[in-house]
Amino acid sequence: MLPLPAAEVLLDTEFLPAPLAEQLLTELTTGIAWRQEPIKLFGKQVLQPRLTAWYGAAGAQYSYSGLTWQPLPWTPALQRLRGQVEAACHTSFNSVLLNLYRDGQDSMGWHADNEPELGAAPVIASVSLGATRRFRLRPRDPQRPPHEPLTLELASGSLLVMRGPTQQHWLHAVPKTARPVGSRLNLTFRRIITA
Ligand SMILES: O=C(O)CCC(=O)C(=O)O
Ligand SMILES: [Fe+2]
Repeated sequence: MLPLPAAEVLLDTEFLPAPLAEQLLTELTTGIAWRQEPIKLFGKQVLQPRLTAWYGAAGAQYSYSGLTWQPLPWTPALQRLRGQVEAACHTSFNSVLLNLYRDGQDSMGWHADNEPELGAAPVIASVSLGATRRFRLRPRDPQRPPHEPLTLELASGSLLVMRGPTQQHWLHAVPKTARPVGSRLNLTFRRIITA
């Protein structure tokens, strides 16, 4: 457990053995239906700076930017990994968002995983494969000490869990880096509350 106020963040750097992480990276890089989705940035349509995909149970739909996404059905590899993550977190998940950061120029901006479909205090379980990237956390309200920003290095095979009030009080991001880095694949397992 990391020492953050008003948050519950846990990092297991040895969640997956290196050979399994390596094998999963290869399997998912080629076996997932990756897309580069358009988003609105300052009123302009641009492409997201990464590839994404959304898998899960049929009812676990997700809405953002006025669009509703239906998940693709679980693949055997994703099902297997979901089982391992569920056992580690003592939580059940019905969907996973996958992100592929092709190089250091791919990134994710500041946000919280706080869509209404996730409920008030979601458990977000994040598995990283491939290149190590920096994951930054900062308080939503910087005026309130002792909340200090925090940077984690998410290496291949690690499991990061954010739960409790984390999404309510903290934002997170994966910034661009000028360092030469290979590709990184991240999976965030989530529980969508279905009607
Ligand atoms: O790539 C990561 O480590 C973070 C992904 C993330 O924040 C998300 O999918 O909401
Ligand atoms: Fe996120």
